[in-house]
Amino acid sequence: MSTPNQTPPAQPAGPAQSTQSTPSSQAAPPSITPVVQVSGLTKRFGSFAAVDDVSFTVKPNTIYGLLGRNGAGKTTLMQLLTGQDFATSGSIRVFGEKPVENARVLEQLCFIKESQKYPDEFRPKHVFRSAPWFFRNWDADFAERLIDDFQVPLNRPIKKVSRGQLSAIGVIVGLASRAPLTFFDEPYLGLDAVARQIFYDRLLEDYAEHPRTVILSTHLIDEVSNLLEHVLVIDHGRILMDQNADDIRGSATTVVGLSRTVDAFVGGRRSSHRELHREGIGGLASVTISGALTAEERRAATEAGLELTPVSLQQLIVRTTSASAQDFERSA
Ligand SMILES: Nc1ncnc2c1ncn2[C@@H]1O[C@H](COP(=O)(O)OP(=O)(O)OP(=O)(O)O)[C@@H](O)[C@H]1O
Repeated sequence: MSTPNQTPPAQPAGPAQSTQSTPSSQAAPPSITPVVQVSGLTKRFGSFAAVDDVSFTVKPNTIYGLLGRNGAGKTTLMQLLTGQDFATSGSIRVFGEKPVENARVLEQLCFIKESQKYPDEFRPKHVFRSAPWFFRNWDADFAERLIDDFQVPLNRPIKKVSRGQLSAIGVIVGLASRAPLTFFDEPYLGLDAVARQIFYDRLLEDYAEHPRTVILSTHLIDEVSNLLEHVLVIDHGRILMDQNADDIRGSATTVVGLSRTVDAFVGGRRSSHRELHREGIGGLASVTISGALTAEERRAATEAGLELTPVSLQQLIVRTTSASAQDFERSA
């Protein structure tokens, strides 16, 4: 978990809301200050750019998926946002301020990493006892319920708890901290399917009662796809997709049928649809194209004997990042 600095909070925790009020803004809905604002952010390790000139904002009270292949830059980006590393260039504002060594920002964050380290002499009970020192929204009753759900052995030396139980401890801290901005970086190494489902269920239930911003990095995209409200896809350090999850669902289609019919259909739409993936066997082809099809296009496809199937979030991201990898290799 993150270990925010010492000073008491200077302002109430909670997603920052704009306090500006002008005569004209009284009629309009209040503008909402983003929780995170990143502009031209780059992180280099030597000559290698792990995060490469990215710009994006994070809305309050939203569950984000930060998705991407191994080595895409997800952890590096989270470390920058949580003030655990310095940017090479560009700007980061979290709750309107620079996060590095900034107690006002850090006390509003919780960062659950893939492999959290604890002092050797710790037992799980010590983790939960010390959590309220760091997280002022800590809900001990909620933590108790989660400890039961995940069956965490409270008195076992931390070095003896299983990999999955260690992940469960991180998940419990992340949920019960109720931090206004919570990062989960692949939080469930070793967690079994039942425990992962408990995590998703508890996150959704608690988020409904206590809205906050959650940024979840995971490779299990299908499992979390119903949880995510906004998706950021990062690839080779660049943001490839920054979209509302509902808009993404249905934003690509696989067209299956006789190769020449598929080609004619896809070829006629080149300007509005990008070909993301193609497979063929015998005289048949299956081509995934980006961009939503109109009702007329759907009718034309069906009349031509083509089958149209929606593409899952996971398939879409696999297709998009594979297409990007090919572009990247060509340009390298
Ligand atoms: N301290 C470092 N020194 C050199 N290279 C680094 C360092 N930290 C990260 N990198 C490189 O930066 C790139 C991005 O790493 P990062 O850990 O952010 O990826 P990731 O998207 O979290 O990957 P994964 O899904 O495998 O956890 C990788 O190529 C990694 O090897």
